Amino acid sequence: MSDLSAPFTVKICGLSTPETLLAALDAGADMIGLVFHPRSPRFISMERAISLAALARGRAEIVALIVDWDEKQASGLVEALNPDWLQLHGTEPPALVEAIKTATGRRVMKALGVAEKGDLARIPAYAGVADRILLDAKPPKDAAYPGGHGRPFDWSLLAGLDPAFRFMLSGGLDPANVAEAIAITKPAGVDVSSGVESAAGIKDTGRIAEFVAAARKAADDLQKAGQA
Ligand SMILES: O=C(O)c1ccccc1NCC(=O)[C@H](O)[C@H](O)COP(=O)(O)O
Repeated sequence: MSDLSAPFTVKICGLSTPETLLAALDAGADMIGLVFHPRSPRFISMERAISLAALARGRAEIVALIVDWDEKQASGLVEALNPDWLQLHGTEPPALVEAIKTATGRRVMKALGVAEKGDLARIPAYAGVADRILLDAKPPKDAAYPGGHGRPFDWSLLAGLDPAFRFMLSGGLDPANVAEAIAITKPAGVDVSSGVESAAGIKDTGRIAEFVAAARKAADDLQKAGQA
């Protein structure tokens, strides 16, 4: 089981407007994700990211999501935006994760796609270099971008993980299923994008509030059960 006394993290990813960002902050999200992958429907310009980050700073941690960038590109982003975290959502090998962390001085979250048990074998190589591992669904084979497809994976695959391993869970989470996902996988946090949207890239303020409340309640219930 994850350390149940540590704070549970709720991240809303792919925010692109002040209204939806403020909805996430008002709902109590701990992390907000800004997507810098040009093929994503959630892509935002650096100019927009800076203005959204100004609203979030001090209220939630700012996560900049990049795909297969090198440490020089990542350093440029950090200089411009000053995010708290970098989320690496591509095929970055462990050495590149480490190089980006060293070059930028930022905490790094590495996303790993899960579709079958064998995918979990990659975790140890990253657990020593990344500050947080995000276990996400693998994208469809013909996908134009590698995350944010609203597809869950089989949560029971995580049953054999070391209970002390702290990870975040994503992939097809939504207000209706997040409690079950938390109860089954016992993550240290959850991350959502499509499940709080009305269409790809269009966040829904009501669904954001519902998701954060449902995740928070499920995490509280889990913590109480752990203390019983
Ligand atoms: O969200 C995107 O458009 C995206 C594009 C490229 C790489 C990663 C992307 N999203 C990653 C996320 O952090 C999502 O929150 C995660 O994959 C879960 O997405 P969803 O299943 O839609 O909730």
